[in-house]
This record gives sequence, structure tokens and C-alpha cells, in this order.
Amino acid sequence: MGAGQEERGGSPGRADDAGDTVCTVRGLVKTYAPARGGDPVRASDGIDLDVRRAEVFGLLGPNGAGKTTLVRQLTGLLRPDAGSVDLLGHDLVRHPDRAARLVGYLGQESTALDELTVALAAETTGRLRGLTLRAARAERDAVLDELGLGPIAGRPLKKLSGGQRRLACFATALVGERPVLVLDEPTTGMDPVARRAVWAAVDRRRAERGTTVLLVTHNVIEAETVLDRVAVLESGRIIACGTPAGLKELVADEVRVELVWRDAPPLDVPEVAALRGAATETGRRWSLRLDAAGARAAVAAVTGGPAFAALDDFTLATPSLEDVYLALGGRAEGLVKG
Ligand SMILES: Nc1ncnc2c1ncn2[C@@H]1O[C@H](COP(=O)(O)OP(=O)(O)OP(=O)(O)O)[C@@H](O)[C@H]1O
Repeated sequence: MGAGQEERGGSPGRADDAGDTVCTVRGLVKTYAPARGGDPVRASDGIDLDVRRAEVFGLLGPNGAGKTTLVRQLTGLLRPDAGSVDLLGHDLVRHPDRAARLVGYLGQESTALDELTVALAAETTGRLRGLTLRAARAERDAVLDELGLGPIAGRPLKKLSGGQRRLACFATALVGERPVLVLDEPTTGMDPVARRAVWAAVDRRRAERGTTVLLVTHNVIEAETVLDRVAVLESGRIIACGTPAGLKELVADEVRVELVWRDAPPLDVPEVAALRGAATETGRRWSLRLDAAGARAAVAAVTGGPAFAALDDFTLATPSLEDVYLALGGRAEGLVKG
């Protein structure tokens, strides 16, 4: 039995061994009032969660799953209707103002600093977090250098590209070091160089300073590579929690088969027609999750007979986090692959 399975019993977000826990959430509920004519939205629906010191912990889920709502409650920005949030021994439901001293938060969008230059935004954040002018400037320089932002340090945030602005906002979140970093989709819009700089900076803080990182993402590839543990959210609930490897054991007996047809699939071949029911179709691509025997049969059917001429490409792959998510009943269209 893998780690992911163990943690699925009872409440999936609750760690069996919660030693050295930085953040403990119990029974968190948040319902948004209905928009005109609509129904209320229960964006957090009884969430239990334990995040340990110096781990990169991910919240993965499709649009609207409740990730941002959850992290806003963990950073004191949104008051839950019920439940508790303990961050480093502080009760954030009772004292939401204390979060500012504990958490460096990068929200989905930030306009407050938009008029400032990159350098001044970083320095100002440092000053707001209680650094002396000298210390704020020293940290500003170090962080901008670390992230390769030196060449654009003198430019106002509002005049930068989306990816550059995102990287600059990430830089400000790092100044005036906090023990916990909460990053909501930090790499949105970034090129690969900037993404690498972000993950290197995150990893350095975790390794050298024991920083705990809570990361919101709906990018499964990123999630697999950077996270120590991940909670999968769906409709305000944690439907699974564990290491990426542990979660993948849930579907270890599955194989993913990808078929790409040259043109239209040859549905006149009965074996191909039979596969269609199990396939997720994206243009000319069919994606199937099959057990080992089913995968062998599918490959034999499309490579051995008349279907082969219609086949452009096929691949067999071991399961990914996306397969776990789908196996748990998640919606396929909600997760970004790249
Ligand atoms: N201020 C609000 N008022 C009413 N409903 C809201 C509000 N904010 C979010 N919601 C609803 O709550 C649910 C959860 O939203 P939330 O932003 O937490 O999801 P998310 O997982 O962060 O999504 P995304 O990946 O798109 O950022 C959604 O159904 C959303 O429409």
C-alpha cells in the first residue's frame, strides 16, 4: 500500500504523523453568498490539512476547485465560516492580522505596486515588513540578482510584460524573509528561464532556511517535478493527498496509451471502434487509461491489422498525476498539461 493510499483513509489531508507541522487546518468551511438568482457556493467544504516544515506542498485542482479560497483563509485574508487554521502556533481565525508576519504571499494578481519600479517595489515591501532601509536595500539587491531582474530593476511594473511582472512580484514576496511562502500560480505567463529561476529560488529557501512553501497550481507537470506532497482539490474538498509517487501508486496497474491518427480514425475496424468508448479525444489524438492486458490488446489491434495504416504515432506511458486525478473522478478538461 502506497503513501497516497494510506492517507486516503478518513480525511485525506490529515497527516498520520503531523510532527513538525507548520500549518494545521481542521474542518474549514467557506460558503460564498449566492450571486443574483444563483446558489451559494461552498468553496471550502470541510477541509483538514497538515503542512510540515520545509516541504513544498501543492494544492492541485481545476478552475473553481477552491484553491485560492483555501490559501486566502490560510493567509488571514478571508475569514472562514467554520473551522480552525493554526499557523506556527497562531490561531489565524481569531488573529488574522498575525499572518502578515508569518507569510510571504504571492496572490494571483497584484496591482498595489504597479506604479513602482521593480527595485522600489522590492525595497518598499522589505520596509513594510519591518526591515531597516539598509537591510531592505541589501535584500532587494540580492533577490533581484538571484532572479536575474537586474536589467529591468529601474522599470515600472506596469510597463513590463506579464511574465516579467509576475517574476518581479515573486521577487517582492521573497524580500523580508518569512518562514512560510504561499504562492498562487507563481509561474503563470513565465518563460522557461524565469520558471527555472522561481523553482531554484524556492528550493534554495527550503533547503537553506527551512522555508515551508504552499503552492497553488493546476499545472500537473510542474506539480510532479517540484512538489514534495500534493493535495488534490475538487469542489472544495481534498479528494487525495500524498507524495506524487505515492499518489501514482493508486493507479500503478494502469498504462496510458496515446494514439494519434493520421486523419480520421478507422472506425470501420471493429477493434478501433471498440476502443473509442474508453478514449478521451483531442483532435486526432486518443488518450486511454487501460490495465496492462487492455493496453497490450489495444496496441496489438492498432499495430497489427488494417488500422496501422491510419496510425500516425502511438505511445505507452506510466501513469502521471493527471491519471491519478482522473481515476479519482476529477474532470479531464480542468488540468493543464504543459
Ligand atoms: N468572491 C466570490 N464570491 C462568490 N463566489 C466566489 C468568490 N470567489 C470564488 N468564488 C467561487 O468559489 C469557487 C472556488 O473559487 P476559487 O477561486 O477558490 O477556485 P480556484 O481553485 O482557485 O480556481 P482557479 O484555478 O480558477 O484560480 C468557484 O466556484 C468560484 O466561482
